[in-house]
Amino acid sequence: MGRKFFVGGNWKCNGTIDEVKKIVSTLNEAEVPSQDVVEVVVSPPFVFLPLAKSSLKPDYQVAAQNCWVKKGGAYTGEISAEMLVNLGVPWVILGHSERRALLNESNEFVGEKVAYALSLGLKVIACIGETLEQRESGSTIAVVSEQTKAIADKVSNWDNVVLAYEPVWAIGTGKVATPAQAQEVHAELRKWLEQNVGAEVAATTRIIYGGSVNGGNCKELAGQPDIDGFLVGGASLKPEFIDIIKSATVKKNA
Ligand SMILES: O=C(CO)COP(=O)(O)O
Repeated sequence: MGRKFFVGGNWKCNGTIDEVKKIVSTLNEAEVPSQDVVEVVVSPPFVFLPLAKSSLKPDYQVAAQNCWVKKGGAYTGEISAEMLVNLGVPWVILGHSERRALLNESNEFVGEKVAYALSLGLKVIACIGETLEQRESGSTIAVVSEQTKAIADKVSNWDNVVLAYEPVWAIGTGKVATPAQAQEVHAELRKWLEQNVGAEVAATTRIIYGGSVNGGNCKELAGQPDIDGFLVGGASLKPEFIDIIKSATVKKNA
């Protein structure tokens, strides 16, 4: 089976009730390719998840932007995977570089989170990516392989995992990876999966790109053989997110 194109919209820590309603109506009014062609998952902040989930048309799914590493309990301020299941939220983003950098989430901690969320039946968008310093020192592949290994060490079934390659230097900077730069890392990641997890997982796991994706650069990126979709930040709050969703057809016609 081919890898269905995947477009995630990470709203990060943005939005008001009125803004959420506006984005939802833009999405609901848009004519997007069918769910056979593209899987679209939007990720509002926790507090807006029920509103987004109940008002979006069925073409769109929702994701949380994080969850706690194990069963809920005395963890003030955290949101548990059990709560997401209870709310009917199917997806969660884990290991985003902003959390790795600002909240010191280690590779191992992210691996544990991914495994726990999967064990409860959640689907996971697992984020990895190198900093500018790491890229410039030539350690990009070593860094993303290490991050992927920490996930693979804890996860036995990859069916519900989407791997998001998000170079930190491209996030929110307007400095998008070139299609060739992104393709190179995606191909290496697929090779890593093949050699360390298995050929089937390598062939079927979607590896999506994130970092300054917009309506203008999405088509060329989508045309790369190992880019199976996007995780979009800033542009997912704007009408051009629709153009990014539509870039799925580039792949279909390839
Ligand atoms: O971090 C990102 C998505 O998770 C990317 O953010 P930008 O698209 O704003 O660069």
